[in-house]
Amino acid sequence: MTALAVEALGFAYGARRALDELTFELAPGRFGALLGPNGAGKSTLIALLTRLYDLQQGDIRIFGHSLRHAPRLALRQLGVVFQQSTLDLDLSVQQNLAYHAALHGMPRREAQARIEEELLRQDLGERRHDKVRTLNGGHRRRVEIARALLHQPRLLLLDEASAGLDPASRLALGRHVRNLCREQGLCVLWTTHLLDEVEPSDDLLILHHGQRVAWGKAGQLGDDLAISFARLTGDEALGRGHVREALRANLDPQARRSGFSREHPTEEPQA
Ligand SMILES: Nc1ncnc2c1ncn2[C@@H]1O[C@H](COP(=O)(O)OP(=O)(O)OP(=O)(O)O)[C@@H](O)[C@H]1O
Repeated sequence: MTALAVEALGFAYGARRALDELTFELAPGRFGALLGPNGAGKSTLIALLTRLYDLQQGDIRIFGHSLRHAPRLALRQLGVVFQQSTLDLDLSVQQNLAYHAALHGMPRREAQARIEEELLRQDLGERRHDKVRTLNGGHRRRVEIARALLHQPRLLLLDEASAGLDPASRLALGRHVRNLCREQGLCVLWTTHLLDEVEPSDDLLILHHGQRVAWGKAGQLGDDLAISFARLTGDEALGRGHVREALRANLDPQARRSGFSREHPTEEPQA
C-alpha cells in the first residue's frame, strides 16, 4: 500500500500556475524530502494536502483514501507540523498535548494513554511538566510532533520544521524523525529549502516552477547535491559556470545508471 500518492496534481492562482501535473509516491516507512527554491510550489502542495485549498486538478491519496472523494478518511491518516509553532509557551508539555486532545474530542482516558506513549516515543518523558517556554527549539518541535501524532496518523507532514533551529538541533531533529520512519514505519514528507537536511537514503523530490524536476533516492542524484540542485533549478547562487562542467561529466551518466529521474530539464544556469 502506498502511504502518499500525488496524482497529476495541478493548481493555479488565477492565471498563475503554481503546480503542474505533479506526480509522486511515498511508501510507508519512507522519509521523503521535498526541496525547492522560493516559489517552487511547496506551500501550495501543503495547502492542498491539508485541504486549506480545494483540489483543482488531479488527486491526492493518503493510504488509499482519496482527498477528493473521501477527505475525512484521508485526513485521519495525516499528522501535520506547520512552520509556525502554535504551542502555548506558558503551559507544560503535557498540558499542551492534553489541550489539543480535548479540542479534538479525544476521550480523557484515551488521551492520557496516547500522551504517555508519545512523550516516551519523542524522548520527552522527563520534560512533561516543564513549561514549553523553557524548552529549546528542537524540543519544542518534538512536542509538536507528539501533538501531530496523537491521533495515530501514518503519514506525517513537516513544513520547514527546522526553520529557526541552530545547525546541531536541525541535524538532531532530522535524525529523530528518520528514526520514527525506520523504527515505527511512519511515512514522512519533510519540506525544506536547505540542501544539507537531505540524506542519501531519503526519497527526494525537487520542485521547480511547480514541476517535478527530479525524483528518486537522494544518494543517486550525484555526489554533490548542491551542484545537482543548482543544475536542476538553474539557481544562480549555487550554480556558477565552473560547476556546470563538473556536472556534465558526472551527473548525467550517474543519473542514468542509478535510475534517478531528472525531468523537464531546465535551462542552463547563466554564468
Ligand atoms: N495567493 C497567491 N496568489 C497568487 N500567486 C500565488 C499565491 N501564492 C503563491 N503564489 C505563486 O504560486 C507559485 C508557488 O508558490 P508557493 O508559495 O507554493 O511556493 P513555495 O515553494 O512554497 O515558495 P516559498 O518557499 O517562497 O514559500 C509562486 O509563483 C507564487 O508566486
